[in-house]
Amino acid sequence: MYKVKTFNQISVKGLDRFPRGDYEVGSDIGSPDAVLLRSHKLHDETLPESVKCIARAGAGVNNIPVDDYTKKGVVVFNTPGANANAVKELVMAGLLLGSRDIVGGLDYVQELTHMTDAGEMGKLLEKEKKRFAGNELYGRTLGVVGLGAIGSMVAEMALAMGMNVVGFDPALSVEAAWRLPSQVERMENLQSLLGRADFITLHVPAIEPTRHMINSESLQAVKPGAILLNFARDAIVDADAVVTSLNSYQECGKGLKQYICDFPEPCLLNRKDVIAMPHIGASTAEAEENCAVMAADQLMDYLHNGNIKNSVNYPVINMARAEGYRITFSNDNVSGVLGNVLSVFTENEVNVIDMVNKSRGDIAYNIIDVAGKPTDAVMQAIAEVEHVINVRLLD
Ligand SMILES: NC(=O)C1=CN([C@@H]2O[C@H](COP(=O)(O)OP(=O)(O)OC[C@H]3O[C@@H](n4cnc5c(N)ncnc54)[C@H](O)[C@@H]3O)[C@@H](O)[C@H]2O)C=CC1
Ligand SMILES: O=C(O)CCC(=O)C(=O)O
Repeated sequence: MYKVKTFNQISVKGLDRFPRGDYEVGSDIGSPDAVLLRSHKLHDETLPESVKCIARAGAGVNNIPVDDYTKKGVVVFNTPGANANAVKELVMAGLLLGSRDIVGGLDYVQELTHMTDAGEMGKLLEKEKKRFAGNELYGRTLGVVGLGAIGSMVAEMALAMGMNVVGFDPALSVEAAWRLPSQVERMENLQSLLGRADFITLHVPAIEPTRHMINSESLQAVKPGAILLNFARDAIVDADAVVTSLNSYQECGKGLKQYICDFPEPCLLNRKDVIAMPHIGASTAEAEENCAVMAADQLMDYLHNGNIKNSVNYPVINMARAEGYRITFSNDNVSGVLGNVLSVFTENEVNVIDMVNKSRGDIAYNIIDVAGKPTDAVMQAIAEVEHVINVRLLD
């Protein structure tokens, strides 16, 4: 029986993936083998020794101390692309909200509660509607920063709406490059993108190199009256610098005209030039299901088979199950460890059927199928090999 501790609201479709006879799943579980969560912050939690793997039902893993967990041999998964369409659709809403004063118009209409005559109301609205006019997106330029799962979908959507799209992503993967529409003009650096775009949309992870990538210096490069959208993370944008830029636009027509984001901060409230949403980019039934199902499947494949897919700290690894028993172990990525483990097998006459070894950064991970059931003494001897971090025997 495996135990999975959950944080946050996880879609039932995902929870239902865990066969009831083999899994105990819930928010109040002691000594869990696995953790399944969304945005819950693990930085301030003590991770139980029993935890072998963690799945983030979502893309961003900035709520997880990944480096610490890697040192402990805990595999961290995310669910790349599983909520990308949901974010893309909210970005589309953001672009539309930025191009016309839809929010102002809606608020204005709701304030007309003193009016009782429909004809009079109609006349008033026709007179006042010019206050809420805007521009079309067609023909305007969108700058997409980060061209991964979400950024590429946003780019495609903007092209379909008749926008020009420029993009910047210095770390674009080959797979992401294949996905990207050829009409997206690649920018050499962030400054060039900021100088070209009428709308700027951010789709990068919150990591050290992207912290405050939008700051007082980079904001000097924006086109006067540009609109910034941030559906990525608060840490990517220096909110105080954004406020200064918005004030500058109001005072002298230079800087950002509007900031539309999924990450409100106190300094952004009570401003007509800010539209802030409560981190709802991935809050659709479809995205929540996709993420939860993918996360649950990845956890189960790791717990049962030791296979790893979509980890942010461990290598991709997969070996089909044959007969026999499966041992998996993690070790520091230094030479000689696998050889020393294989010596344990030789000394104890354990016959290896198949094996695979992969590394990623400072960590190496191994799956070894053996013919007979290894004794506790063999498992203990492997655990004691220098640089072995953890070892598991799977049924
Ligand atoms: N508002 C919400 O609810 C959601 C927010 N997100 C946020 O969006 C982020 C992106 O998500 P995905 O597109 O799924 O991730 P992804 O990993 O597919 O794409 C991220 C892209 O950013 C690029 N990148 C990294 N550093 C960069 C830099 N300095 N400049 C430009 N590009 C850079 C990477 O090369 C990659 O192509 C997540 O990390 C998460 O923080 C994701 C899902 C929902
Ligand atoms: O689970 C959520 O609602 C947040 C999604 C998110 O921010 C992400 O996937 O990075």
